Amino acid sequence: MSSLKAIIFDLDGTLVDSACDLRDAVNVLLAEEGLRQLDLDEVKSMIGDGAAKLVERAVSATGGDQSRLSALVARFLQIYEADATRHTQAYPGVPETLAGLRRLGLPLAVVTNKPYGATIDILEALGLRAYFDAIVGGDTLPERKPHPAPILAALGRLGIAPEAALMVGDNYHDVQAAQAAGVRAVAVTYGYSHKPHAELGAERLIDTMPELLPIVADAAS
Ligand SMILES: O=C(O)COP(=O)(O)O
Ligand SMILES: [Mg+2]
Repeated sequence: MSSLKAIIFDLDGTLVDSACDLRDAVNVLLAEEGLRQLDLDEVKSMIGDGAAKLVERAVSATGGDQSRLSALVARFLQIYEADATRHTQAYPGVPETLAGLRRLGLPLAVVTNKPYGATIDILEALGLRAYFDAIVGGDTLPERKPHPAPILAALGRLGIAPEAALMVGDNYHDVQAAQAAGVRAVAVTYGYSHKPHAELGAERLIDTMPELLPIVADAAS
């Protein structure tokens, strides 16, 4: 196995807990539409496949009008992007782990299905942006995870081959995208997975982000 030369991170549910801001924005949209409010667990089960899927799932769960979906997605983005950082926080140990990985000399990337603008706002608000050499959002390319293209685009920018990279995510689409790109995958046991973490197919599970450091240090040497 070739040694590790770069780490790619998922954002929502892996680096940051963004569910409260997503819930609040979804609920503003649903209130405008006269639909019922969603609770945090319902919203968590809808996060992961990008903003359009989140709105589609929210509208379907509350009996809204699916034929107006594209207007509702546009309105949701307006609401969410105006206030994406109010409650969103990095998970414990994330900044320290990113700093540790940089000290090992590894370039880092974010590959998320969240729109690029909100991704940058969140990384900047939390003081994390400077750790990353490449950031690919859900609207950067026509394809999103579980398609491998966003991961391959990030690696292209870093100049790193897939077999020398590791993806860290919280959801099935992170592991599937990594495997389709020929990249190794580790999954966190927190976040918003749509199925049990043990079934995601990752080579390792970690309960907290700092557990990544010894794994990477071993594999980078
Ligand atoms: O915004 C989403 O639905 C998910 O984003 P993620 O790819 O960072 O988990
Ligand atoms: Mg995620």
